[in-house]
Amino acid sequence: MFAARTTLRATSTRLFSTSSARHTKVTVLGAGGGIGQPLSLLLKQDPLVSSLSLYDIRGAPGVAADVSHVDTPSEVNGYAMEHLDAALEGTEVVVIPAGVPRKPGMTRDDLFNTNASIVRDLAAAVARVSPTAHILVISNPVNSTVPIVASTLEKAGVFDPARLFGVTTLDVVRASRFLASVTGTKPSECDVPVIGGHSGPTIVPLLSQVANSKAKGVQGESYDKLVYRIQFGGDEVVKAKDGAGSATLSMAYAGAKFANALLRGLNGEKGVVTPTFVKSPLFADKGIDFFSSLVELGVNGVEKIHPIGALSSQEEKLLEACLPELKKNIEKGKAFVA
Ligand SMILES: NC(=O)C1=CN([C@@H]2O[C@H](COP(=O)(O)OP(=O)(O)OC[C@H]3O[C@@H](n4cnc5c(N)ncnc54)[C@H](O)[C@@H]3O)[C@@H](O)[C@H]2O)C=CC1
Ligand SMILES: O=C([O-])CC(=O)C(=O)O
Repeated sequence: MFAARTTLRATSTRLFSTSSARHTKVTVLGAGGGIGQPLSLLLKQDPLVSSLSLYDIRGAPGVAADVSHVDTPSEVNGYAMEHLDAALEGTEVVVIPAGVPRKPGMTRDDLFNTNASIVRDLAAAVARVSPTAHILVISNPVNSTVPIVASTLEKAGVFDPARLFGVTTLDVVRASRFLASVTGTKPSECDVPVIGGHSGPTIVPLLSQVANSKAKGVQGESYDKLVYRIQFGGDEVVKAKDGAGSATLSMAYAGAKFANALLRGLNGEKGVVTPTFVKSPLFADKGIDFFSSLVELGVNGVEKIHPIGALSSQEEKLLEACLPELKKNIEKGKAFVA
């Protein structure tokens, strides 16, 4: 399961790789939930995690007891509601999947009213207890929850843009899987940069930048269908689960994959590059100061934000549709904390 590093792009189909020995305490906030439980299990298997701290307002000690029996070296501790500070003590990486998921007919933005305050309060606790931790935000709507975390940290005087990440890896995982199906190739040959944000039209897959020559052959109606499926893959799962929630297993996989990429970067591995939603200068002149693009991860977190590169005319149009919606979502998040 754990292979030595052979690829630099964190978006390879390998879940974990390790090239170094520094180990890290990781805390999951929302560990009792649909994502939190399998994510905790996967993090228990990551050789770069030495200590796993599981917190939820319900059920985390039970999840921790269960996961702790897995025969990997990391230690696991579970924390009940009143022990949030203890869960965060000394942690270097905090992953946040706390909050409610969608039901059919809802948009991610419909989750704002419930999840905004959950995420703000958790961010305030991180600011107080572990202000230098790297924070990975999974809770939706990501386009707004990441600015909420940033503004909360800013208010507390501890915001470092190099240490805050919106997890958009599921879009990258889906793009790779769906493109492989359409082209009859392997997902490992379909490394798709996905830029923008994490909801419908703000998700912009750059299929023209895929090295696999078969990707260039996806044109016309097949191209439109593929882009739609990448943008609205979340809806597919929400519909199929029929009221029981949204993607949990594929999201846990994606969350563990991004966490491993970050840990490799923190460990000094060079060339770990993957899309993630961060404070970004790329469209700051248009008033959009958070954006997902290929980001190099390093010992301090965000090492380098790559330019988006050349776009096809179709991708230019997708980007045009993304930006106003993304701007609105970001402003809503900021206004909530202000
Ligand atoms: N970024 C992405 O690509 C994706 C994001 N999501 C989002 O992830 C979030 C979680 O989804 P699920 O795990 O399916 O939901 P869930 O309802 O199964 O689990 C959420 C967990 O959060 C906990 N929680 C609520 N308030 C909390 C607080 N203040 N502190 C700690 N824990 C708290 C709940 O007790 C519950 O265990 C949702 O907002 C969902 O939309 C889901 C899939 C993909
Ligand atoms: O669709 C949702 O609500 C959950 C999510 O973000 C995804 O699956 O991409």
